[in-house]
Amino acid sequence: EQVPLEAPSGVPKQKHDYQSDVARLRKIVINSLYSHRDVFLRELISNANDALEKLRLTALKDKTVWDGEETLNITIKSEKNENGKGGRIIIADTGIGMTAEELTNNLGTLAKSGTTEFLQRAESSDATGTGNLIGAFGLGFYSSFLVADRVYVSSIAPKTAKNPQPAQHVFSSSAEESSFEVYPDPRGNTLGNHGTEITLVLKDDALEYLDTHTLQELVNKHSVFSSTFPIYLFTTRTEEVPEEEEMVTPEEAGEATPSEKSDAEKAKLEDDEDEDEDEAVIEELSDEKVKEKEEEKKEVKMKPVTVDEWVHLNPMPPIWLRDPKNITEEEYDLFYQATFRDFTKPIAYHHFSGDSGSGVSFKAIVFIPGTLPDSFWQQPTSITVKDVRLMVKRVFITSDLGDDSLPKWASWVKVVIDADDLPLNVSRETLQGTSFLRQIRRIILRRLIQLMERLAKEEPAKFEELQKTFGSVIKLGAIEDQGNRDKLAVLARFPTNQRNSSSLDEYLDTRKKGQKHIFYLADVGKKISELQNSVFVEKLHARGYEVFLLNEPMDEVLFQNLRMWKKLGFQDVAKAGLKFGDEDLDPEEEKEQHKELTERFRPLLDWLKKEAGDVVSNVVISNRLVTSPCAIVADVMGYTANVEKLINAANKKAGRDFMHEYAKKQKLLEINPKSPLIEGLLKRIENLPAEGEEKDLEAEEELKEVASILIDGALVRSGFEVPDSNVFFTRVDRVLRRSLGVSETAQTDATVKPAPPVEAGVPTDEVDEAQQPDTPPLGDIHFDKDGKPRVVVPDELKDKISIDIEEMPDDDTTRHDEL
Ligand SMILES: Nc1ncnc2c1ncn2[C@@H]1O[C@H](COP(=O)(O)OP(=O)(O)OP(=O)(O)O)[C@@H](O)[C@H]1O
Repeated sequence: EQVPLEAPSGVPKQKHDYQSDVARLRKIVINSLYSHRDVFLRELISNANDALEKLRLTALKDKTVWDGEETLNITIKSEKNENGKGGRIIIADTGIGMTAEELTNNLGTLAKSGTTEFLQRAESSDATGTGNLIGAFGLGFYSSFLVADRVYVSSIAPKTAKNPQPAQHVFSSSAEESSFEVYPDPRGNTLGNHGTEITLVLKDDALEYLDTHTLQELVNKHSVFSSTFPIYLFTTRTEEVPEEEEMVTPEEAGEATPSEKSDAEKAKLEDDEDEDEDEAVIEELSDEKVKEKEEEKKEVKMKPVTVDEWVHLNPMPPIWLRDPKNITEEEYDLFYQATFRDFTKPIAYHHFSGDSGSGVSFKAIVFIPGTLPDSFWQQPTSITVKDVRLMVKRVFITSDLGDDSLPKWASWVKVVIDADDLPLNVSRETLQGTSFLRQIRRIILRRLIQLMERLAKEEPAKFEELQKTFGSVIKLGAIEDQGNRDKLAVLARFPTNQRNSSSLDEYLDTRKKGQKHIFYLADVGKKISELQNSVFVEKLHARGYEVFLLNEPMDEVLFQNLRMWKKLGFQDVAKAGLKFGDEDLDPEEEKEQHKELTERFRPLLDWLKKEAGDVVSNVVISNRLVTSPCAIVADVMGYTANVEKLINAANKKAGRDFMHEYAKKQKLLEINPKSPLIEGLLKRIENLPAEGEEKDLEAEEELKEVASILIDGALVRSGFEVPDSNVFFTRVDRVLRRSLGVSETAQTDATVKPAPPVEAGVPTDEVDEAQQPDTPPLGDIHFDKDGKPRVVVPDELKDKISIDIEEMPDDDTTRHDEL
């Protein structure tokens, strides 16, 4: 059937080749997405919506583009071919339209970022994988080819200074060809001042889409939320009407456009009202008259007529204007997915109305998305706020409120906000200066935090989901957002030695009598189970104290920023000065006891101080150890293992500085006076010959070794690095020999056979049979005993594939690339 859109011969056509990425994308669409082909309608409606939005935005600056009166809508119509075979769907919008050049550029090239990556992934994955990708990517216009053999896009851009005489052009492309054509529309101007009409000539196996019920269902399912503009579907139904009346409303039989239609509807409505009035004055009819009338009626002949009607498919007001009580969770999810083009569901949402404080009332929905973009942590400096969609009286204004419209930690939040009374021509620039923007920022943050608080209280499962994705983000917020620090800190969760997750407030509930500190141990990157068994936690744990175990970079920084929580300071349990707060002895007695112990262990303390002088500034008696003999703790001014690691990493980039070297040494070696090992060591030190007597060099050397291992061991146990691990292991080796009674000086035979050098000039293609691996690598060619070549295939494929190998005569010089 001849489509009137086809250019008659003689009309100059511009033929173009598709850009290579487009060609690849079309191929994927056509070949592998058969089971997802419903998406074509959603994509085209969404493009139409974008075009209408663009028109409205352009008109804010240039009134000639759109006078504010002309209808803005999307229409869908299906047409069966007259010969009964096949048909087409026509999707039109009255949006911004395209010039001939734009038709060529917009539909013939791909400008989207990430396209190449998408193509690679799509081409390498199977069809099911690709299904997921569509959601993430959006195939846009090219999804037309899922259902159409040929697509015509007829379009006209509005009149502007640059384009004073717009003409309607057609873009035409078949699913098969790798080129497309652009030419003036042979029908002339059918689209009015601006707009686009897409005609899909359906494939034979896609004729189900001609059915208006199918189309209506698809729109209901995928697109009611994609457009704030009315979507109309052309339908035809049969009605019985009295024969004469048929003549009365001829428009009904014709194709009224939606706007004309609404006039017709209005007229009809007024008629109905008139009837009502008539009814009010109608006199009571006598039985006789009633009979008469009924007979009259019987004589009226009825006739079936087809009534064509544009059905409004999305008559509901936009979701944010509706009463939250009447909106289901599924509707919110669908709205979210359509609006933010995110195929995952949001974790939670908050729908509210309010007043900005400067008299602007608004309605808004705040969504917490299900995922955080990878770039959030990877490229923290390039984070922009792009999903706060500001509307004024339903009209989309901008989703670019400026980079600092929200703090970084909240830059991912997705919001629709519709203000009542802002001037319609607000733009991003004019917004910057208004107090409204600051107010929006405050309101969004407050509502977002309220939403998270609600999840914490009422929806533990969702809160856990939130923590998984946004746990570190919440901590970052508490660090960088002074104004919301305390509220966000309440929402932060950390593992402890007693439970997987605890908030600061929950921690306080388990606090012990007299406890004046919140205990924590931090070591970035360590496993929680390792932290749990740390020497620093052992006594606290044994005594039933709860200790936060921090292994994420943000954790310790947050504690240091908070400094206090509900009047309790934070105590790093790896630092000197650990107090439990329930010490049995009063401080004086405690001092006395400490003094006594120090005196008793004096010889060992002094001796160890000499031995460990490189690593620590002092050796002291510990009150924190239970079973471990000793530990290295950071002095009040010193670095904990965690901070040292962070600083070491930073120092590798920058030069070292004096403060760092100083702080690094500010460590104490604490010894456990109750440990038998320490007792034993003390005895051996005491037994060493006194000053002036003849020295026992061997015994001293032996003790030095033990001390060195003990100190290095304490470093490792406390999370620090050993200065030289080779020295450490050589010593361990020697001590092991001694305990086994092996000679300490006996040398291991260290002679090895040197690798022979290659003899110059001798080819090395000899293959040592014995060195051949049992199973040659897959895909390799090897030769049977009888000299036949074989390709190695995995066992499970042996009986599924067969590979023929063709032998080439030696003198054959042709290249066999396909091999
Ligand atoms: N109905 C339309 N009216 C005006 N321009 C359109 C229309 N449909 C498509 N376009 C133009 O063609 C371009 C390409 O469309 P396509 O659907 O391939 O990608 P997209 O809309 O940019 O991205 P996506 O659909 O994945 O969000 C659009 O960016 C737009 O400029």
